[in-house]
Amino acid sequence: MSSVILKDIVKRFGDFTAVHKTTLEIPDGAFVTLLGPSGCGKTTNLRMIAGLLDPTEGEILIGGKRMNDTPIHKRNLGIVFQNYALFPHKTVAENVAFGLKYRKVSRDEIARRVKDALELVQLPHVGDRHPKALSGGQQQRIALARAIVINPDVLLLDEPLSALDANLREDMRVELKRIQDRIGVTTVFVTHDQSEALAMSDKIVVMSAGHVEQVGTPEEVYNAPASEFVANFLGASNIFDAPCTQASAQGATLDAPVFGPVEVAAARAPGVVSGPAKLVLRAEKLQLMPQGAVPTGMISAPATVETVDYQGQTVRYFIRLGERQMQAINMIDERPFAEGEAVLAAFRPRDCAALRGA
Ligand SMILES: Nc1ncnc2c1ncn2[C@@H]1O[C@H](COP(=O)(O)OP(=O)(O)OP(=O)(O)O)[C@@H](O)[C@H]1O
Repeated sequence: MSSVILKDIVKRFGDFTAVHKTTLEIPDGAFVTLLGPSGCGKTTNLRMIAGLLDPTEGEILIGGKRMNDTPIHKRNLGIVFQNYALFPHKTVAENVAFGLKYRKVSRDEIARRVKDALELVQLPHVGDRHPKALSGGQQQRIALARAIVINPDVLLLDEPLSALDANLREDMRVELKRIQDRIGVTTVFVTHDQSEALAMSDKIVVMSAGHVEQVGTPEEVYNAPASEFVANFLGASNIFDAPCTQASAQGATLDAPVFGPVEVAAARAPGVVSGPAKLVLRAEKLQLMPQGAVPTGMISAPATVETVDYQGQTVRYFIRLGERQMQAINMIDERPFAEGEAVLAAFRPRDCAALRGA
């Protein structure tokens, strides 16, 4: 049993409140990501779980036990930071063994566990080398091996991939997830990178300015954002006022400007009632088509392409529909549309979400 619970946690630094009253439950064995922009309090929460910072108010429980007064070295945690901080003068094996030296583990047992940990991170042959003889990605794997060799109750990862270059980052996130699945350790991962969070997490905690905005599976926070902040932070969205004309157990009908009535499923319109509401249309769900196309099962309106921004396999268009500018991110299959071109902008109602209006 090594769930992590934050109960009514507040953290103040002088007059500044970095974490407002927060209650969170991280289930045993889950991979939970704290996601949000710089300064939203992710690291502060992680450091409180680690025992590197004391909460101003509230309780921290690990495996059901109150931890507020338990020092970091008695919490049995594996921690990996962005700058993996390996000891440069120790060999890789000595680095990995470090946490075991203080745990009354026999030499044979240490050797066996270091070997297992290095195998788990797929670097079985580097034990005798020094960290500087390894690449950044390899060093990060060693930092991970060092964190898991102690069989931690909880693994805490603070932006562990952000020092790596883009390709390596993607490889490492698959690798990290594989290792976590394999050992099944409760993991709290901090990142400001939404694609990392979506790809890796069982649950995402979206934070903004010291508050939790939403907790949900990647699908939930992506498809049914609870706030405008979440809709914008997890990818680009078009959000506009669209009064709700009818709400029922099946869903809500929103009267969208330019497009007209849009029926949004109830699961994607939590708390929306008749009256002010907002329609959320993700940029990648707004599809541009040649003028004159007849899209079936889609709602469409004529638009003009204003800006074309190539992004490799995709292209981001800024389009104008009367008074409004919207963005669409589409795959490039044939010829991309050109600036000034008249097009049809279309979407499926089932791809939309709705938010309660102000
Ligand atoms: N020791 C401290 N003293 C004063 N303010 C602090 C301290 N530590 C953090 N803060 C402030 O608390 C807020 C939250 O910081 P935190 O490091 O938790 O943010 P974060 O979401 O992890 O951001 P980043 O991704 O930039 O690390 C920030 O405004 C930060 O400046």
